[in-house]
Amino acid sequence: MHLLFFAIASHLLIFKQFTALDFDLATTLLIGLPTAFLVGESSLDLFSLQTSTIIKCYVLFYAFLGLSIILYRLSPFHRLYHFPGPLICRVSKLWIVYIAYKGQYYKYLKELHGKYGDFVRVGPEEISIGTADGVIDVLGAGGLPKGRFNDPARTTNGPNPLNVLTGEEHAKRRRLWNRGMSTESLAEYAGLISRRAEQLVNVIPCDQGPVNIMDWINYFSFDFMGDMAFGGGYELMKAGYDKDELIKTLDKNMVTAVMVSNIPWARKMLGRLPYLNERIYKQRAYGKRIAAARFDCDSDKKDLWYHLMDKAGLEKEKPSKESVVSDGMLAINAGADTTARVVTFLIFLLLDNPTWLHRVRAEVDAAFPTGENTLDLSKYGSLTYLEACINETLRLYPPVPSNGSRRVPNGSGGRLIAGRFLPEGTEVFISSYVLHRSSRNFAPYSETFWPDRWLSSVLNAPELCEPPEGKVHNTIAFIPFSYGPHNCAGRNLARLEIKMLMSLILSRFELSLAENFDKDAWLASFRDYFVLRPTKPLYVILKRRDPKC
Ligand code: HEM
Repeated sequence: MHLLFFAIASHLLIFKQFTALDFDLATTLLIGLPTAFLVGESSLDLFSLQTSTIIKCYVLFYAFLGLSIILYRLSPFHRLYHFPGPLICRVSKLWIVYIAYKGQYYKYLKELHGKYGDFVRVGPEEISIGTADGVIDVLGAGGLPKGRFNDPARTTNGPNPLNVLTGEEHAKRRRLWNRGMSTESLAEYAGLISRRAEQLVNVIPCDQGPVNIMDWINYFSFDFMGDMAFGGGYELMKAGYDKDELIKTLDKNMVTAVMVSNIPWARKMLGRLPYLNERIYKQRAYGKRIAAARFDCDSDKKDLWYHLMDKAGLEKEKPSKESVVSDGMLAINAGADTTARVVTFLIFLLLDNPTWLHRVRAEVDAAFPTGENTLDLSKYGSLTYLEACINETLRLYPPVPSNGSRRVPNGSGGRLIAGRFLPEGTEVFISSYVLHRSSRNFAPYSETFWPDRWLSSVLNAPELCEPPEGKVHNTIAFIPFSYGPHNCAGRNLARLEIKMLMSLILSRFELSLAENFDKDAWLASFRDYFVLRPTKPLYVILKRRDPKC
């Protein structure tokens, strides 16, 4: 009986107070508390106790502690009791870790919102919001800071990348990024995109059997982002395969990252596993090696590196080299596979919707008659159909479909979010996939590729059907690049890259899906490891439109 009370008291007085206990401290407490109990029970003579008594004490302590935690999380005394959600999610985060491991978090969130409504308790301290009313309250200026989901990305032994910085530190570093992504800067990068896009259309196997176009788009995207962030160095298109297993390593690390992000306390424990450490080390070492080459060449080329280094000397304080390396690696991690995924999804959607393929191709052909330079950025403004298709792709398959959490700050007394009070310490999720596919935000055909929804009525496009009755187009719910001060720093670059690459691919090739391509199996192979990833190849047949090009 004493042990039961001791375990309950340990829960209520110690463990309950710290929702994010440090792993080492938690381990010490879990060993130390039952030991302290035994010392007290044996009147300070531990050696007088039998081994079986000691083992029983530990086992019962953990059982009572676990029971106390579970009952509390389910009880009306819990501050999130009034929010509906599956029993298993209310009890522990481990179920979501399993769902995340399976890569199904985005679909699970959508299913839960369909069943439970706009506010769902997806963990003991976690709420997912499924209404667009939450976008500004959660993500906007004056919204919520980044939550514990992002903790594993933070490092204590070096500068952190932009995406996990907060407050003034974030604003300062974001200024460098914004300069690097200004209209003038983008015009500078167009040459780099064009050179890499030309390389892709020249090396990609065509006029033969099916090609996994997804791999080639990935090689393009990593090569280009390597140019931007580190002045080059990857050369995957030249090799024709993932020669240093850069993509493979990144992909594997993302699976671990997404699981650990859901249980940040486990980071320390997992960080001690040599196998995992080796992979993370490999990824960092690769980035550092390439960054070192960029330092050595010390060119004044106006790439992203130039701006992140503040080579123009516009800041009072020069950023440290370490912080630039850290942000350079962020550019690769955040910008390469996200952009590649949109191009891959867009190619699939166009091939699956030939009417739109022909429309977009005709538009590109008109803008860039054969041989004309696709570098003329002013032409991209006229590619309305392509723009509509890009938006529709981002809506249906947002590359970051579930995103990390935000947190109601401790000491804030709680916040009113989308009309509901959320107590301090609550971790809040708002998923683009859930909002984009809701018929309350986009209708009709919320689950279908229908680019028409993006074309305004002023567009002279008589071949398009009139917008049907009950059209809903809630732009605040369109958040593929997130929203607010932490929105995507590279969104304009990503859009430019997608447009330039798609225009070139469409003007050079006739494309079709491979004969036995199983569309349903491909779509079912998508996994959400922070970035949405098809795990099956996208086989496409490419034929040159003009054999001379
Ligand atoms: C279609 C392609 C892309 C998509 C869908 C995308 C999406 C996102 C999203 C949803 C976020 C917010 C993440 C969060 O809230 O934690 C984000 C942040 C970010 N993205 Fe992108 N991204 C894309 C391309 C790029 C590119 C090309 C770059 C840079 C070269 C980039 C750099 C960043 C950075 C630096 C952040 C952190 C911003 C901050 O915290 O202030 N992204 N992106």
